[in-house]
Amino acid sequence: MIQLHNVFLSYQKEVTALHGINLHVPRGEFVFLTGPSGAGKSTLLRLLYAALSPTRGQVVIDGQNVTRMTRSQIPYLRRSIGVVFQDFKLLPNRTVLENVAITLEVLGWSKQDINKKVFHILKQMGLEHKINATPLRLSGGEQQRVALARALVNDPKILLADEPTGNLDEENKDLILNIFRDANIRGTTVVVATHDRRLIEHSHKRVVTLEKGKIVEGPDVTQ
Ligand SMILES: Nc1ncnc2c1ncn2[C@@H]1O[C@H](COP(=O)(O)OP(=O)(O)OP(=O)(O)O)[C@@H](O)[C@H]1O
Repeated sequence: MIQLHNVFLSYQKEVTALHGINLHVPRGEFVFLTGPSGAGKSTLLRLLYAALSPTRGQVVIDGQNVTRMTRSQIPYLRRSIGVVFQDFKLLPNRTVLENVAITLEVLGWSKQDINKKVFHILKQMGLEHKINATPLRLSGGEQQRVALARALVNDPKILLADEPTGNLDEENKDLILNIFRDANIRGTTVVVATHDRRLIEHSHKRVVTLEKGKIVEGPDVTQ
């Protein structure tokens, strides 16, 4: 589902964030990406949803070589990828329902189908009573669940999450981990970048460790 072949990424000439990354994540896998601050985790995730192009090497997502895509093809690729950012990126003036509905509006779903699907996922996330609230009236854990609902509402092929449990308490962390597991069981390939050792240890999933832009552990399922 995800393949990186000898990928290098330099932000400027003097900052090479990724050095020769080779990574294979098969369809349906759940992988944690970890490593110290500045190791290149967010950079790698940005490559996977084509927010960045590699300086060298190939990125192949669901059989498509992202490196060769034109700008107009990228939005189509992103329709099959749900992304949860470190800072959630919720629209502050829209309600919870509207924030999640956006994903399906872009795909051209009817209003009736959108409402049905959005209500269903918000119920799964334990947020049905917050449907008309705006994000600033929610706790950090609730905002994170809205961001996850928005990323997962169209059952994407891939879910990418960057430090999804950052400021959450243990109860909320467990909730989020269960949401990832459920999405993964339903067939979504999951890649989560995190520093959170407890989250990693509890989940018993493959761990890929980055240090200074290189993979030092877990590059391939066969290794
Ligand atoms: N926009 C940018 N411009 C220049 N350098 C950048 C940029 N973003 C990241 N970097 C550099 O690239 C390297 C990798 O950063 P990245 O954010 O991918 O690390 P990370 O492992 O996600 O760190 P953290 O755990 O702190 O989020 C770091 O040296 C960082 O300073």
